[in-house]
Amino acid sequence: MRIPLIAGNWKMNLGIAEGVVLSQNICNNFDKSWLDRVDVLVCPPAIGLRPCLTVFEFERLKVQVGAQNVHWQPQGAYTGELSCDMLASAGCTAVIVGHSERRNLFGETNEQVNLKLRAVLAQGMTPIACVGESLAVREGHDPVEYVCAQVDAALAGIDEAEAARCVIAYEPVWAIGTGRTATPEQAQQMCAAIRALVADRFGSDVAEQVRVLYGGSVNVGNIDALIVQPDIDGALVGGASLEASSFLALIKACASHAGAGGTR
Ligand SMILES: O=C(CO)COP(=O)(O)O
Repeated sequence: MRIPLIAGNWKMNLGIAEGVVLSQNICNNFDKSWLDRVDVLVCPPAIGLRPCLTVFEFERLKVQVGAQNVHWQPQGAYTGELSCDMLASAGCTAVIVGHSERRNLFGETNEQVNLKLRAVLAQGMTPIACVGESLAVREGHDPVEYVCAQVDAALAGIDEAEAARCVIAYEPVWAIGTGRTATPEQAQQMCAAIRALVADRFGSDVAEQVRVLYGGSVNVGNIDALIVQPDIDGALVGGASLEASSFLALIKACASHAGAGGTR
């Protein structure tokens, strides 16, 4: 059974002070009973991980913090990079890998995404592997085939127990930051195809455990229709995670749709 996850990806927004203020504002208006039904994660820029987590710990609120990127090597001459061990030491429990902005702006390949995912798993953290097609692929090719190939590459070389710990985020590139969301039907179709692929590679028990998120212009106006889809287990949220009020509204919506005990 799967507990839904609402994850905020702050991207390169909010310095330490602003991140602490947002974290405090999230705490101030958080209904703790939501956490019986939904997991909540925020992914600030790396320098904000520890300060934001300190706010949540001080408030005794089980909001987790995650990183937006990582290097797969344990240490060495990789100027500007952070290792899994470093992120874990900051209290990080999850890491986004393969976000389309990293793939498209920084040339990250499927192979690198796989190396990162495996390093995150080896550290005992949760990888959130992002996949998604561009508009050109959606209009001119088979988007399901394209996205499933990305998932296959990301999950290569891991075992069933590791696969069950992965989160996969379907984020169509054309829906990110554009205000144009995939329809609930489009999102459900892709998330179901991702789960079917996981079932094929790792078995149906694993597929039942893996959380598949939707991301791309998620907001308070569209979360309800997305979260009721059977294969959508939450959302990876960009813009709407930068304000406490909109982020909290998404958590509340997700909690109110989750089944008894938070599972679906
Ligand atoms: O990229 C995203 C989350 O990782 C989505 O961003 P937006 O919600 O701003 O479209």
